[in-house]
Amino acid sequence: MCGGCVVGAIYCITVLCKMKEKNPWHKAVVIFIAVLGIIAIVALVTTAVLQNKPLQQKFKYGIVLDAGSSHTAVYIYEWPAEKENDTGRVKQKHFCQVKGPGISSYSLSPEQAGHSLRLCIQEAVLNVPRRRHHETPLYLGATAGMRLLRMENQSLCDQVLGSVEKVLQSTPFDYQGARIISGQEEGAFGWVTVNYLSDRLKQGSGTTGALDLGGASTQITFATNQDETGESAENTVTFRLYGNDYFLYTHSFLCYGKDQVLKLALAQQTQAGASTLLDPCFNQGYSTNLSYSSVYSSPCITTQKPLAAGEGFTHRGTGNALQCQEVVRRIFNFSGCTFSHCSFNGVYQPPLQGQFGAFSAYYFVMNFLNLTSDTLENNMEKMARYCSTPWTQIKQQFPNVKEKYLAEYCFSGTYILFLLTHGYNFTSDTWSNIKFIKKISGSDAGWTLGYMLNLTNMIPAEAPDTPPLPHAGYVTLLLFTSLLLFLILLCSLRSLWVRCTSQRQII
Ligand SMILES: Nc1ccn([C@@H]2O[C@H](COP(=O)(O)OP(=O)(O)OP(=O)(O)O)[C@@H](O)[C@H]2O)c(=O)n1
Ligand SMILES: [Ca+2]
Repeated sequence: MCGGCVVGAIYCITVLCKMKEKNPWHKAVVIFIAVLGIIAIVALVTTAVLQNKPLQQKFKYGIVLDAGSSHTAVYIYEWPAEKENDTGRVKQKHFCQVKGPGISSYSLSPEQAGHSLRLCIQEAVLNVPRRRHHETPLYLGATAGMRLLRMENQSLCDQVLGSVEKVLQSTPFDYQGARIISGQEEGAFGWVTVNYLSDRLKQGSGTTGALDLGGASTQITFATNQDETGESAENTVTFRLYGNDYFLYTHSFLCYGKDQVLKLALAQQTQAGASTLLDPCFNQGYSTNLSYSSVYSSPCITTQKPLAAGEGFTHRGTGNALQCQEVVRRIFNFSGCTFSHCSFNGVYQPPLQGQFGAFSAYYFVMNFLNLTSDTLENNMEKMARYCSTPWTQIKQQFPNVKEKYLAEYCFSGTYILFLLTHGYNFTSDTWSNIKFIKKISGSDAGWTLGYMLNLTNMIPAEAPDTPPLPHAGYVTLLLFTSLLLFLILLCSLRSLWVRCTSQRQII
């Protein structure tokens, strides 16, 4: 097209050249045509650049409800409508924390489970443009709290799921179902989220493992070599993403989430049924009354409430980190491994590989205790100091932190350090491979994003074809070519002008 302009312009100049002898206005006409030529080229380039500029982006949305054991959270994701298959394109747009406990806590009044979601659903309605409502998929995935309720009472579990289903069906969104996800799914989709958000999936190597600590279960997931996955099929998940094969090791320890593991520790320390428990995992001066049933009613506790026990007991802290480690050690079983390697409780685990991201309660606890960026040894010391600090002092120091959280940090911190080192086998040398994270590029780390990406088929098995030139490259090439043609036009104008002038002199 530009070549045509140049040829046209040269033709005009030739004609003008002939006109020149007869027409006294020839000079003005030549200047006029040259200016017109320049304007035409500028207009051409501008149009080409604007035409190929990405159109104003239209977004699509997806909603996932994370029905955890301790709480429910609603995540709204958004992505550019034309870029569904690009890594890192899906981002968290909005987050709403449902008021009250997790849905499994409503087993005695199931209707309330659905009702508890209403405010966050209203927020979601406002956060997704109305014209997108009907095409926005909405999923609910329930985790360890509901797994435990299902073990305890299948019928109550169904009623709770039915109640949330009723509310979710009545939303303007494209409801896709509410179900209890498996521990493998929870681990594997947490891994997908972490690696998708850090844009590692297209590179095909050097993925990051995922460590998730919830209230009722904890997951460990990392990529291994294919031969390492052979020993235990139930701990293996394979994915083909963007043309790369991944062999993941994953395990979910039910009852080893932060709240259930505390019950394990309390049950283990109250075997004698005494009326007072002196607990080294709580600060000196801390004291509260607990009912025996609050500890022993969990399906995680396999021992019966002690015969000698009354209704309840006084839970009193003595604040001693070393003794607390011993309490924690007793809730792990390190014998009876039938595989080449085990973590604990006879569960297979191949040797750790690569970097890890530790999120959810790992982050809450380690961040509060200021243990996210120090050596293992220093963290042990900091932990000992926190545990031995008197409860009155702790409360004074952190008046704005919920007392329940504050009281449990000595236990939870000790548990996390023990789980990561003795449980999963991180050492002083490999400790720095763990990064405690809450968000990656603005989106929360957790299983929800990976779950949605999988269900909406947003991560293709094969790498999608990419255009031969990116937009910036295309524009550069266009500008360069136009500039070249413009220079050719100028040169042609000049040489014709010289020829015309010399012809006139000959005449
Ligand atoms: N600022 C916060 C927020 C939460 N928590 C604790 O972190 C745990 C909950 O972690 P979370 O990942 O939200 O667990 P759930 O998803 O509810 O549980 P699960 O995954 O086991 O179903 C709970 O023990 C809660 O008390 C905390 O210590 N500090
Ligand atoms: Ca969780």
